[in-house]
Amino acid sequence: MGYLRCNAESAIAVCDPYNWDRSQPRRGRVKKRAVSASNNAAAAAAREFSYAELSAATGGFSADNFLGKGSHGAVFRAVLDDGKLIAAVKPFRSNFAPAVATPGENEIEILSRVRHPGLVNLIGFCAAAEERKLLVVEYMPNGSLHDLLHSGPTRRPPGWTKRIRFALQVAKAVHALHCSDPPVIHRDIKSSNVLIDGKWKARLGDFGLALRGHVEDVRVRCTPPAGTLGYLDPGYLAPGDLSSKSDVFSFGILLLEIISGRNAIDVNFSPPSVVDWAVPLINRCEFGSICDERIGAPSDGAVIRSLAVLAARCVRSTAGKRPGMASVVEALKGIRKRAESPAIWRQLRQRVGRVDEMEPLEDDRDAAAVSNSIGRATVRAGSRKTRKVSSVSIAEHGSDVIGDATAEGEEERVVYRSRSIGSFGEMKLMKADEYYRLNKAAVRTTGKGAVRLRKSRSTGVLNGRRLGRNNSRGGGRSTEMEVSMSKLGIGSDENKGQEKPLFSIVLPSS
Ligand SMILES: Nc1ncnc2c1ncn2[C@@H]1O[C@H](COP(=O)(O)OP(=O)(O)OP(=O)(O)O)[C@@H](O)[C@H]1O
Repeated sequence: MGYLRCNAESAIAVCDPYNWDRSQPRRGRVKKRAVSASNNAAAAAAREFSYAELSAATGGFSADNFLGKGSHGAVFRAVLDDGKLIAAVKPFRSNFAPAVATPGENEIEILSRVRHPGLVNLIGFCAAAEERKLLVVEYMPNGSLHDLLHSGPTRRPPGWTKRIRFALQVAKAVHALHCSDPPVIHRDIKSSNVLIDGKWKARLGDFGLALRGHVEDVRVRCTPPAGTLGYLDPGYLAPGDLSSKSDVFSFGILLLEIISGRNAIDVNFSPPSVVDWAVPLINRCEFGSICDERIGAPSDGAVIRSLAVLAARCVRSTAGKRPGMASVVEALKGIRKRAESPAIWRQLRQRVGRVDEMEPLEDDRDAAAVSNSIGRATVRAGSRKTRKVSSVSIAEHGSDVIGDATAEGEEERVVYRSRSIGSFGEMKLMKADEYYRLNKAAVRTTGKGAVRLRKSRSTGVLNGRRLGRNNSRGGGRSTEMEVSMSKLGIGSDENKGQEKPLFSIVLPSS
């Protein structure tokens, strides 16, 4: 048996495991096994269609209903149930070596068992005749992410908000696959397998190469490597090398493609591989250079920095050093929050805090530093001359830690700063008792921690949960807002709604 080697110089090609195992029986026999999925209880949820039904629904597989062509045949739009159901009809394949295949373990069964809003879900199948095996899946009217990213100058390319949302939606779908029991490894994550639904949400489709089972399962251990060159994990050379981190690698390539608008492999460029081209630029912190030049870099530099670092971590050559999809999802949530936050929060963040600067990925050691830094926040305060910077783990520096500022023995975990922060005046994090002692200015306690603002000259319009609250202290009106980790774009979505504010800012209105 030969194994597939991913060579960045090669053209994109889909590699089917059947090409690797010459000893396997002819296709017909394999298909028979796949068809037996229809008898499997697990596949019972899927609807069975007759060929005549699907032929009628697609207008006899007419050119009018043609959606696209994949390596296994043409895909057609089908109108079913008297127009109530629009679906896509495509040929299906089985990807398992017959020697280890269990009847029913194929695309139909995987799709029947794993349903998720981020996937192109199965509606049914047609297993009527040998050459007429068809899958009926949800119809995605807005084409593929590949088409969106690489359509020529006639179509406006998606902006950063959409790109980041697409990346997050795909990451969530992959994470859901990896979390299912037993896990599903997709093995073919690429932009042409990401389809865009009617609500402009990205969905992961095409489970033709997917494997369901634990890495130690016979089926997984005996299925030869497969995937699409350009996206394929270079460390996946033998069946035993497969892990969910192979999907992470492919996702990293997809992320680079989303950032740069470049194909995974494009022979018009040197180097042709997006990873060989982008990672050295990321190493040198030239983040702007990897952005799709049709849309330029995002206005907030931290967004592209975090995206690029995340992609670089996903495509690391050592599988074990790549993040899991759970961390990828969390990182992308933070990036999305940051990218979509109103300009006022960006300005505030620039004054009081930032997601950490990345370090170059010169080698594994530096890359590890980057991978650590992604989970840390740099707290900054002060003017350029007087600025002090301290790096604080987000995990440690979560809202609980701030809330625990007065707890015994916890003080060292709290960041104290007393530096000018531009027009917001002087800011200091302090313990509650100290706050009560010193409370003279427009200040509000937030749990056990507090922020004091002095010399504030700002009268700008700020949006916050408590904006507009009337503070009569000192005889004047003031506006007040609470600042939390999520507002600064450095928290996680999980605590949303429950997190305690880090501090409040009170701004005199005059
Ligand atoms: N559910 C769907 N809804 C709408 N269009 C679809 C759907 N599935 C596939 N298509 C269209 O058909 C094309 C071919 O899809 P298919 O999944 O067969 O192949 P592919 O993923 O592009 O390539 P390969 O089979 O080589 O992996 C897609 O690029 C897309 O334009």
